[in-house]
Amino acid sequence: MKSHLPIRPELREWILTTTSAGHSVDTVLKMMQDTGYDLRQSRSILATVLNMPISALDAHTQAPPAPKSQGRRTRHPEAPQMVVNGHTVHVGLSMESPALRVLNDFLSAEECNALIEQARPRLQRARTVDSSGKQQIDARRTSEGMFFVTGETPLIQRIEQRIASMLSIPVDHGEGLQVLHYLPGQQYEPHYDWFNPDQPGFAAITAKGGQRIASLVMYLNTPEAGGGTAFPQVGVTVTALCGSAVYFAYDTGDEASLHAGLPVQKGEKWIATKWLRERPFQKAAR
Ligand SMILES: O=C(O)CCC(=O)C(=O)O
Ligand SMILES: [Fe+2]
Repeated sequence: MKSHLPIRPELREWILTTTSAGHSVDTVLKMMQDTGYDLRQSRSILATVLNMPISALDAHTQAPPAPKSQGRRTRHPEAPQMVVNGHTVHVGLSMESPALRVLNDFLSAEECNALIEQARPRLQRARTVDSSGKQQIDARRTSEGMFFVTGETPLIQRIEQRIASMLSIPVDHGEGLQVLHYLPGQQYEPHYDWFNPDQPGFAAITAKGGQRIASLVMYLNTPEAGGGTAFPQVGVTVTALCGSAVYFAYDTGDEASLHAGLPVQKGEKWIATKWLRERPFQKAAR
C-alpha cells in the first residue's frame, strides 16, 4: 500500500537527491525517523516517491537471514589402521578428492553372512528418492534391496555404532542401513548420493537431517567377477571384497564423488550402504 498523504515537494526532492547520491534506502528511512516520521509512514512515503512496491523495501530494510549454521562433517579414517570399539579396521587406500578411504576388515565374515540372512527375506526391487522425496522404482538401479530401521537388531546396532565411532558422527545422523542384492547384469548407474539443491523436492528431502555428507558402502560378499564401485571422475574402481568397505565424503555436494555400482559379471553381489546426514535424521532410539 502506498501513501495517500500529500507529500511535500521539498521532502520528495530531498528523498530523490539523497538516494541518487548513493545513500541506501535504510539510511534514508533512518534519517526520516530521526526527523520525526514513524517507520510505517516513512516506508509508505519512500515507496511512493521511489515508485516501488512497499514489499520491495523489505529487501533493503530487513537484516539478511542468518546463514544456516553448518551441520556436522565426518572424520576421515586415518591410515594405516583404526581400532574402533575393539575392532581393527585397515585403511587400504586414501584419496583426498573425492575424500575416499578403502577400509579392509570393516566387517567380519560372520557379520556379513548374518546381515545377508537378516536382509534376504525382506528384499524388494530397489528404489531411489524422487524429487518430491518419495521412494520410487528406478530403472537406473536394477538391484533388489531393503532397509533396516536404525538399531533394529543387536547386529545392526553394533555396525551402526562402529560407523559412528570410526567417523566421529552420532548414530542418529545415519539413515537406516540399506542392503542391496545384485545378480549378473544388475548395476547402479553413475550417480551422486547427495541431493541436488536445484531439484524441486530438495527442501522436502532435506527438511529432516539436512544434506547427505558421506556414504559407507560395505561389501557383504565377493562377486566372482565385476560389481566393483567405480568413481569415474577420478578413474578409480574399488573392488567388492567380502568385509571391506568404501567410505567417501562429499561435504554437501562434491562432484568428484560421482560413483556407480558396476554390473556384476558373474556370481552375485551384496552390499550394505549407510548414508550420513549433516544433522540428526533419526529420533534417538537408544
Ligand atoms: O553398488 C555399489 O557398489 C554402489 C552402491 C551405491 O552407490 C549406493 O548404495 O549409494
Ligand atoms: Fe551411491
